[in-house]
Parts: sequence; C-alpha cells; structure tokens
Amino acid sequence: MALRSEHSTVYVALYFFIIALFTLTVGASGGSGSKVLSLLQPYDFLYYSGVRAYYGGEWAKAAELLEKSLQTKEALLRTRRQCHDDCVASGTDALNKLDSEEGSMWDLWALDWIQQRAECLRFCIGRSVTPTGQLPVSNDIEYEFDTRNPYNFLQVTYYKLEKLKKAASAAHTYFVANPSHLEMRNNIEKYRRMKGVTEDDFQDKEIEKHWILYDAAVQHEAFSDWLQATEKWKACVNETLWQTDECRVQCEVAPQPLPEDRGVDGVDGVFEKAAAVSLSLLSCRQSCVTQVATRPGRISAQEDFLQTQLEHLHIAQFKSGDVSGALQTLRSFLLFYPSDKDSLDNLQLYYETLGGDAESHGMQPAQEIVKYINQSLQEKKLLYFGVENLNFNFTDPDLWTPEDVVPASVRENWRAEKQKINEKINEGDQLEEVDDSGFYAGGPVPQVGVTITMDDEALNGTNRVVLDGVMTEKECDKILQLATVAASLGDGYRGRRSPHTPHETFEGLTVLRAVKLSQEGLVNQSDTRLLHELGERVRTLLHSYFRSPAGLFISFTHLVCRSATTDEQEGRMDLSHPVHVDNCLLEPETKQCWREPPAFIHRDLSAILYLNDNFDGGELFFTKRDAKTVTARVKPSCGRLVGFSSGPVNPHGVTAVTRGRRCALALWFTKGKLYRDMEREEAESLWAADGKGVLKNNNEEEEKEGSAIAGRNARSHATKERSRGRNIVMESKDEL
Ligand SMILES: O=C(O)CCC(=O)C(=O)O
Ligand SMILES: [Fe+3]
Repeated sequence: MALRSEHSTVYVALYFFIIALFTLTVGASGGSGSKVLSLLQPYDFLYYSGVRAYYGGEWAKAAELLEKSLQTKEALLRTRRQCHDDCVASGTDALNKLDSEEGSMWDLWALDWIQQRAECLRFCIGRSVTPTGQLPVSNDIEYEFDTRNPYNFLQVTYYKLEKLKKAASAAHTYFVANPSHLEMRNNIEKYRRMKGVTEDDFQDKEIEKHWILYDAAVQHEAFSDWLQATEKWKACVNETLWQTDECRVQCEVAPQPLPEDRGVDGVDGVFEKAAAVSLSLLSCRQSCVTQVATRPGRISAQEDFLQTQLEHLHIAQFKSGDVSGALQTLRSFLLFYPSDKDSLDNLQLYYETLGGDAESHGMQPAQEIVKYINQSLQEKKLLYFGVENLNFNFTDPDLWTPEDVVPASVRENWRAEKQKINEKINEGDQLEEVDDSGFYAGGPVPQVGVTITMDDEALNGTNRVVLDGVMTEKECDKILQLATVAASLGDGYRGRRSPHTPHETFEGLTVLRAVKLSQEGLVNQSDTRLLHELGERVRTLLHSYFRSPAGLFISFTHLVCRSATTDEQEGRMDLSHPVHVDNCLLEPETKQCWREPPAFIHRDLSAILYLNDNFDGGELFFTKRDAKTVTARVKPSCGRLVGFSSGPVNPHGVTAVTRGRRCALALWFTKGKLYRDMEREEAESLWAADGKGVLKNNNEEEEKEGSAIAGRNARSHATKERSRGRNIVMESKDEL
C-alpha cells in the first residue's frame, strides 16, 4: 500500500520539524529549561523517539518513550478538559453583562467573553504543557494513535524485554482495534500458550467503559437477568452521555484547523469568518455522536446508539418490575421519536396500569436527556442554516432529527439521494445472483466415491455445492473422537456458551492445538493427521469443482461442535448461527454487504464438512440478501461437504440444535497467499521437528520449537515480500 511507504517520509520530515521546534523551545527558555521539561512534552515527539529507539533495538528506551507518549497524550486531554471546566466556572462575568442594562453594547460584551475565555485557556494550558506540546499533531500521528499502532510496537518491545504479561496486553489492545490483522492473531495465540501468561493478562488498555457496560447489559438480557440488565443499561446511558461530553469539550479546547480561507477571491469579512469558525465547532461537537458510537476496529457507528440503549433500558426496567422507571425512560425516548407508535402504545398502557397520567406520577423525562436534546437541536438549527445559506457542509449523525429542523432544499437533496439508493437496492436485487469471486461452479470432482448431491440449480443459488462421500464412517468417528477428547482436556472453548445463543454450548479445536495435544500423547496422532489431511482433501475437491482461477490456500480450519444445553429447548426461536455472509457484514435492510472488519474479508471460499447426524435441528440454510427468504436447506450427515463462495451471494445460517451434539469441520480458503493459515504451517513444522513428519514444511525459514518466537522475527526479514505493505512502519514488528 502506498500509504505505508509514505509514512516513513512523513516521519522523517515530522521528526526534524519537531526537533527544530523542540530545540527552539528549550533554547528560548534559557535558565528555566528544567521547568519546561517538567511540563508535558509533545507526545508525537515522544512517539517518534520511541519508534527510533525501537528500530535501534534499544528496547528499554523504546518501551519508556512509547509508554510516555501514550501517557502524555492522555494527560494532555485531561489538562485541556480541566482548563475548560475551570475557565467555564470563572468566566461568567462578561456573559452576565449580555443581559444587563448596557445590552446595547452586546457585541463588545460577547467579544469580551470570547477574549476572557481565550486568555483563561491559554494561561491554564500553558501552565502544564510546553508550547510545542500545544501544537496540533499531524493527521498521520493522529491516525497512528487512532489505530492503536503504538501498541503494535510495544508488544514486540515488551516481548524483547521478556515482559510477557505486558506484551500480551499490548497485543490484545492492538488486535481489538485491528481485528483482521492475522499476524497479531497468531501472536496472541502464541502468548496464550506461553508459561506465565494467563487469560487475565489479555487486557485492553484503551477500553472505553461504555462498551464494557453495553456488552454486560446485553449479556444480562440474554439470561433474562432484568435487574442487572437495568443497572448496566442505566450506567451505559450515563457513560455514553459523559463520553459524548468529553469529546465535545475537546472540540473547543484542542487546536482545530481553521476553516479554509477562500484566498484572494475571498469575500469573507470578519463575521463570515467567525460564522465559519463557529459552524466548524458545532459540526465537531455533533460528530461526537458518531465517534462515541463506533466500536474500536469498526468503520461504521452503531445507529441510534443512545436511543437504542434507552429502548433496552425501558424494557429491562419494565421486566424487573420498575414501572415508574420504565415510564420515565419511555418518555425520554419519546423526546427523540415523539410519534413512535409502539412507544405511544406502551405509554398508554402504563397510564392505564398506574392510573392517571405521567404528570400525576411526577414522571418527567430524565433531565440529562432533555438537556442533551435541546442542546443538540439548537446546534442542528444553526448548522442547517449554515448549510442552506453559508455553503457549509454538514453530515447529520442522527436519525432522530425532526424534519422541520432541516430546510426544505436540504430535504429535497436527501430525497434525491434516497431515490438513488432505492435504485441501487433494486439493482442489488438484480445483482443478487452475480458473484464476482472468479469461481465458476461445475468443474470435475477428482475423488473416487465422491458424488455431487446438489448443485447451483438444486441449491437455488450461485457457486454452491453439496458433495457426499467425502469421508468414510470410520473417519467421521475418528474426528468425533478427537473432538471429544480435546474437549474433555479443556480446549479454549470447552464448555463455553455459544457466541451465538445461550441455549447451546460450543467447543472448538484447531489443527495446531490438536498437534500439540498429540505431541503430549493426549490424543491419537493418526487422528490429528487425518484432521490435517481433510483440509487438503477439501481444498483439492473445491479447487477443481469451482474451477478456481488461481491458487487456493487454507486460511482457517476449525473443528466445531455445538450442543443443546440441558435447559428448556422447546419453542426456541433463535438460531444456532444467525444469518451472515462469511467475508462481509450483511445489512439485510439495504441488501448491502460491507467488506470491512470485523468480517473476515480475505475469505474467498467456505466449506463445511459434516461428521454426524445424531442430533435434532442444526440444518444449514441459505437465504437471499434480506436474510429472511430461505433459498435452500442442507441436512448434515457424515462425509457430506457443503462448499460455497464466501461473498454476498451466499448468506447462510444454522437452525437451532435442540438435542445432542452437532460436529463439523469448518474450513475457509483464500486466494491471497498472504492470508494463508500460519498456524497450519506451524503445526506442520512441529511435525517436521519431531522427525516423524511426512508433512511438507512449506516454510523454510521457520525455526524449530523452543525458538519459535525468535524464529518468526528472523523469518519476517526473509519474507518481506509477504508482509510488505501490511504494516504501517515496518515489517518485523507485527509477527513474533
Ligand atoms: O456449521 C455450519 O453449518 C455453518 C457454520 C458457519 O456458517 C460459520 O461458521 O461461518
Ligand atoms: Fe458461515
């Protein structure tokens, strides 16, 4: 990627620029140099120095500087926030005069107020931060911190310093924001197997509290624990409001780029310029809604984030018996959506239950929500005025904005855009059957005894196939046995609730884990070899059947068993695996599929090899892009293989497993060598290292067990080709 190599140039330029500024600052401070040094230094300078130390192999220094850059950035945000609060508290004088007798000089009092606030902030921030530390950082540095890249450097640095717990935490922190980073996933697996590292060490250092609360609330809901759910949703709403406020304050106190000057042709007088500055500020504040609602590692924000929380809170309160609380939350929600039919019906129901009306119960909407909405509405009014009359560009982050706030001309533009989207959706309907994966079903099946049971036509779709006879009964038994033993030994997934439904448990085994277990003599080695070989068998079959235009590499293999729990299973409405597409995020409403993380965007071909049929439910089904219209169903049985291209032509899910245990070997293939399964190669090299390996070790540079970590680093130099362009700054820091 061009961006990556550009970075190094940017770094060098940035480095000299910062050095020059830094030297000037320290030089100018003369005798009071020590005072300057005790102030907050520029965190971009610290980061850059840390990166330099990293490349120089000065690990202790690199760790110190990188840590300090993160801490300094955090301290800078806190300082600005504190100064904002102090200056707001002490700066009411000039504002009061706006309402006074001398109101005729309102413009001067307003300017006086602005000047006082500016002076207060300048003095306050200057007490804690060096002048260079106050300068805005470049977009590149912002990008580095936003994508948590300092943790990418830190994880290798800690590893070199043998601080494994810290390394595990840094790796995890980075991975949360970069979930499709394969090398980091591999590293994390390695840390997991290292002595002295425990599950608790995988801590996200940058985790935001509202996401913890959100996930906890959803969990409590899944288990119908309504009291706990209420508590968590309440805390989540408060935390979301607080985070939004934090973000909004930074719009005021952090340096902002001035709106573009229209140059020599510019006709802007002072008021036009001031209007542009104020519109930028308001737009920045509004964008905080999106910022707070975007999970790390995701590109898009969660729509209606705060409003969704209120809806959930309302239901949790009602279910836990707090009807007054539910009524108050419902009234808060109705401020956003005053004509929402379900909410109005519920409101009526509450009035009837409690008798009287809301006022008679003192149930006003929450004050914070009232304030939030009033503030936001006023900002939107100003912003839309700017859009209509001052050529300002503004993207409204909210869906709840009332129509009458938006000027007619802007609404007209929206309507035209919506029309375009509808046309696209219709196009999407027609495109539904078009697959641009490059696969073309219908090739030969090169294995004796394997038959084509269902093709595209029988499966009602594109690039889908069901093959039978891929495994013998004996082979199925062997792999089922392997799954059972591994689960009883405690694989990572043992006894875990399924990530998809609370009514099932989930066990999983990878090839590498199986090899390790067989090395320890805990499972049968021939079973492990079979597990490995099946990957190759399926690859050969599908490569041929789908007439794969290029090489096909195994990207991930997972032996997965789903078991019905002992709870009540009757009348289950949920799915064992909700409808999804394997390589993109399906949005059934628009029939779009977004190829962005956390989807596994490198997956090109999917395969599921079934091992048994002695369970109830658990059928695989394909749907249209609406995720509702079922186009085909497949009942699992031993040796049955389903193969399909991983893209948007093949949304699929699994019906609830209501009795017994359903086991299958899931395999994903990729056309990009870059994304081949490194764990598989590691497993192969373990066999080779044992001296008993008949398997080919594709990776000549791979080091032997015991120095596998160092080996990966050595190798990454030798395989620059593979990693180039994937890392922002350098190849070798990614993979251990
Ligand atoms: O087990 C199955 O039949 C399908 C599983 C699946 O779709 C997946 O893991 O992505
Ligand atoms: Fe899938």
